[in-house]
Amino acid sequence: MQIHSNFPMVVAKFGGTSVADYAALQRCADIIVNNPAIRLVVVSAAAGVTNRLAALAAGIADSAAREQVLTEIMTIQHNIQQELQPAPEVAAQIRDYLVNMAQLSAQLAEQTLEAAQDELLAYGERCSSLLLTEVLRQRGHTARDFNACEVIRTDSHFGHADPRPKRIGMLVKEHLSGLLENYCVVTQGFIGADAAGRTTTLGRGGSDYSAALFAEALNAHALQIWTDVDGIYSCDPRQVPNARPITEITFAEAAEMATFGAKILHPATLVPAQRAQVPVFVGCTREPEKPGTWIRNQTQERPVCRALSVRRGQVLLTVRSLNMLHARGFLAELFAILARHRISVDLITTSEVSVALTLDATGSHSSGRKLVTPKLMAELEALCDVSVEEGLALIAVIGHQLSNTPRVASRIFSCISEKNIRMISQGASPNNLCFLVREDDATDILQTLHRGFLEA
Ligand SMILES: Nc1ncnc2c1ncn2[C@@H]1O[C@H](COP(=O)(O)OP(=O)(O)O)[C@@H](O)[C@H]1O
Ligand SMILES: N[C@@H](CC(=O)OP(=O)(O)O)C(=O)O
Repeated sequence: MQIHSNFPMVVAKFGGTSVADYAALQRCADIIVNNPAIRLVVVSAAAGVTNRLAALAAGIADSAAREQVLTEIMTIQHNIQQELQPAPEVAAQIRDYLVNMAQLSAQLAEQTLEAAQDELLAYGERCSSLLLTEVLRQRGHTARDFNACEVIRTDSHFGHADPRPKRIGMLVKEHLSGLLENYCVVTQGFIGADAAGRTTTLGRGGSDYSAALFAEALNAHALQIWTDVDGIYSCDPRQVPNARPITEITFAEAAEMATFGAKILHPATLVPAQRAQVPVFVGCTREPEKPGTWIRNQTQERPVCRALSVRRGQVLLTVRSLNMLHARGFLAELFAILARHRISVDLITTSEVSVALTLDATGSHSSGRKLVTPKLMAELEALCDVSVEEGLALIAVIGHQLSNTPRVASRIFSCISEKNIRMISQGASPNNLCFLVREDDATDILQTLHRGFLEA
């Protein structure tokens, strides 16, 4: 099909559960075939594949255990192929990918090589794009597979690479825009390449981010994120069964939700989308007819409290130093150490001689590396006394004018007056109020707040 320059171009991203098996791939194809505006499709690895690749990337020394994980990945691909009966060249390509996965995981069992880890992690997405392209071709759709590494240029921070949007824009024009005139192009989320052509990954959950970068580069009419829930809910429905879908939400609110733990979107997704003013739709692959959620600049309603989110497994670092007393430059030194370790801070409180802060694991490292490493601790301990508290959860109340609306904070804290609140952050953004609690209390607190603020 020939597209016209004013044809509304839509980028559609399908997450891991949406491409998990043959039936799921057929549901993606239904959505794509029924909407000719979808010209670029971005896919994640089939559910469970990246977790297994991450285990292999971390290095499994025992060869039998390694074989077991590889067999599990192979089984997921074989089950799809058994029903799909792909063209011989597609089956051969998947076989090559599996051989490469086995070789890289054997290499990584011997030594940690960050570039090889990303190379290995990328195969989950590579298999998905190949298989979905084949499903579309069998349905008579003019589809072709495209290597995202040709255009998603990043820096060389393997496992958590930063994209270079300007360069991506140029590369997309050069290598992809022309193809979109004649094909529905299927490509991989999560992966890119540095200037030397080495494969990189954008951090766990990064396919949404990739899709938004593509949508920005193409100046798309809309970005669709197809997943296993019918939109963004007022809270994670797995944690609060009474949560309800939100039909419309602003970029600012959705970004807060993603940053503070709503797994439905990668936290960086909305940056390129908002930069390029591309509205984002979140919908369910199994129920595409449902209204889903639209994320836009403005919404008709602007409730004080729109949603709740939670980020578990939080680490609280408390640093103390008498040198802080009336001194300048201590915080600068502290932040310089954290920046060198590529760690950003989200909650922070200070007193005369101490600073307490939580670390932001946003878009965590693809191979699951921990934020607080022995090297980080050694550098901090050279500067001050450090204590680390784990087992905490960060809860965020998200909405509008939270810091300027009377009685909001008192209502929130009176709802949960029985629980210990370890730290509070309010006022930095009008769109959130955050606090840190014990992880064991988190579900209870979410459900109580949801009843108090969102079920009236
Ligand atoms: N506020 C929320 N609204 C909807 N889903 C949420 C929310 N917070 C967390 N989630 C979780 O996000 C999941 C979808 O994200 P994810 O598993 O990454 O999907 P995908 O593999 O399609 O990218 C849902 O199954 C849901 O449990
Ligand atoms: N497959 C990668 C990237 C991703 O975004 O996956 P999903 O769309 O299934 O969250 C991961 O699991 O991290």
